[in-house]
Amino acid sequence: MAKQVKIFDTTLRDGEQSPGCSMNLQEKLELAKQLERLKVDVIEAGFAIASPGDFAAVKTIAQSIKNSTVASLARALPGDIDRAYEAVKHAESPRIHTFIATSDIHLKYKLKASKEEILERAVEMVKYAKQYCSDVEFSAEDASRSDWEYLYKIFESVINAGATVINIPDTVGYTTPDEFYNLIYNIKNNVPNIDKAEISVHCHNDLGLAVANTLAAAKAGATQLECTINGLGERAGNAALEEIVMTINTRKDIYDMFTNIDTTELYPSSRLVSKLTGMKIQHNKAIVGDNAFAHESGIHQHGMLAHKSTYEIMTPESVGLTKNKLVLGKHSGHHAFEERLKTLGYHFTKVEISNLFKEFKVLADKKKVIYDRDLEALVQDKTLAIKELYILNQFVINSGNTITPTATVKLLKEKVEVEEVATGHGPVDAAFKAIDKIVGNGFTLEDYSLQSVTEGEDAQGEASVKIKLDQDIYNGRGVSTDVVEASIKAYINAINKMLNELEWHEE
Ligand SMILES: CC(=O)SCCNC(=O)CCNC(=O)[C@H](O)C(C)(C)COP(=O)(O)OP(=O)(O)OC[C@H]1O[C@@H](n2cnc3c(N)ncnc32)[C@H](O)[C@@H]1OP(=O)(O)O
Ligand SMILES: CC(C)C(=O)C(=O)O
Ligand SMILES: [Mn+2]
Repeated sequence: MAKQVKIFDTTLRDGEQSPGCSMNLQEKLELAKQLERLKVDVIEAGFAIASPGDFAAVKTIAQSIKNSTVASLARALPGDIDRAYEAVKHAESPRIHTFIATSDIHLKYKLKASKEEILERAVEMVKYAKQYCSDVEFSAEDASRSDWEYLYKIFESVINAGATVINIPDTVGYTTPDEFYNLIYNIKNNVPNIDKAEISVHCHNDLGLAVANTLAAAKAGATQLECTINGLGERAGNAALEEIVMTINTRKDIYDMFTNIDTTELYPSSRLVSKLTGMKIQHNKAIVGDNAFAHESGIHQHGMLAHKSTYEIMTPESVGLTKNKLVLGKHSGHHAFEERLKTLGYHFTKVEISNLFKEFKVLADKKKVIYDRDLEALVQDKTLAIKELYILNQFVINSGNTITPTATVKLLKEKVEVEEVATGHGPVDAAFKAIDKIVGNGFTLEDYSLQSVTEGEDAQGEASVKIKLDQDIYNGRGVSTDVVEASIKAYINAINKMLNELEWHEE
């Protein structure tokens, strides 16, 4: 009979370890709620000891999430475990996830400790965590480069100490499917008390094998799979959740297992992560890329017209990519609008829908057809409750290749109008400099990009900016049919997020 494999999502922890992918508290909470809708079994909400912001995020998520286990990472140190428990203790189902490296390389160069010392520390810290929490996961960092006999011993010992889950990470993405299958198979057969714990795997994508290795491990008996949305994560990333889940679903003949995931939430989850982190999804990304279900060539189109099974192994609908059967435009009513948002995975109150509908009508006056991507662009930021300290009121740009680009920008700061003028290398640069004069310095522009939301000459432009204050990065997004306006909105959005975070730290 098919067995359930659990999905452990670590987008909020390992995913956030991707350079430039930090999220603020509201963004993390928003993502956690989406992960709950996706029905992941475990949400690793962060690394509580890492910073006060991480602690607050794990705690807030633990208090808000009802249907998934909420875990915090902790080194094998009492202080880390105290902090992890403090953060997750209000969850319906809390978990402490403690780890220590087990490979000779890490022991020699990083931890500077013997195998015996590490084994002892692992056991002590699992016991320590167990005093607080019945659900304790232990990870042997760099397991795939560790001595197998030592792994059997450490897993046996931590299970005796009370670990409920033992995790086998391929921390540096070094293993291959055959080798990893053998490792998991051998752990299953050489750790005498293994039946008392869940076997988990956690694969990185340095050689592009993270999903293949995870699936090989599942075949060998792993019952918890750690992964991230869009494969986000340290360096080349982690195993992509959507690819693991859809492989299991699509190849039931090979994988005699199932997950609890609501696959129709995969696409909305992917878009949300991309928006929150500013990490774009490559067009040919499996499952959630723009081209994943696009058929361009004649022979393929002919096949698709004859029967979809000729070129589609799964339906776009099954991953939440629904075709727009009702064309939305300026003559559409709020029923069709609301229905469309629901199918795209956006959940709003009646009042929010009615406000959004007004914005939709303004956009519909500017664009002939409103595509799904336009709707996503319209509503995405509305799901986040950030306080808008600065609001764009007006701007005027003088630009050309014979004059110095000059921008006059008027912002509202708590209903008071503030105006500045600046010149720059181009219209966007001039506008940003005018905004800098209003807001003040201290942060730097790290990245700026512009792309079209949909096709056509009336397409909207979507600007993304990253600003940096000290070590923290804040992403901003702005959308408009005018690209300068989109850029200004994105810049103000990033500034507002930064100021929200600073205000929150002061409280
Ligand atoms: C494989 C992974 O993904 S592991 C998770 C990686 N994620 C992160 O590191 C993000 C969050 N990290 C942080 O914010 C910081 O690194 C902190 C707060 C955890 C620690 O910061 P610092 O105290 O300044 O230490 P720093 O990061 O420079 O060095 C790590 C220390 O932890 C020790 N350490 C590393 N892993 C472990 C472990 N699993 N158990 C116990 N100690 C450990 C190291 O030996 C080193 O100790 P030392 O200070 O005695 O030399
Ligand atoms: C902390 C562990 C699970 C990890 O992220 C890794 O080893 O990659
Ligand atoms: Mn990892």
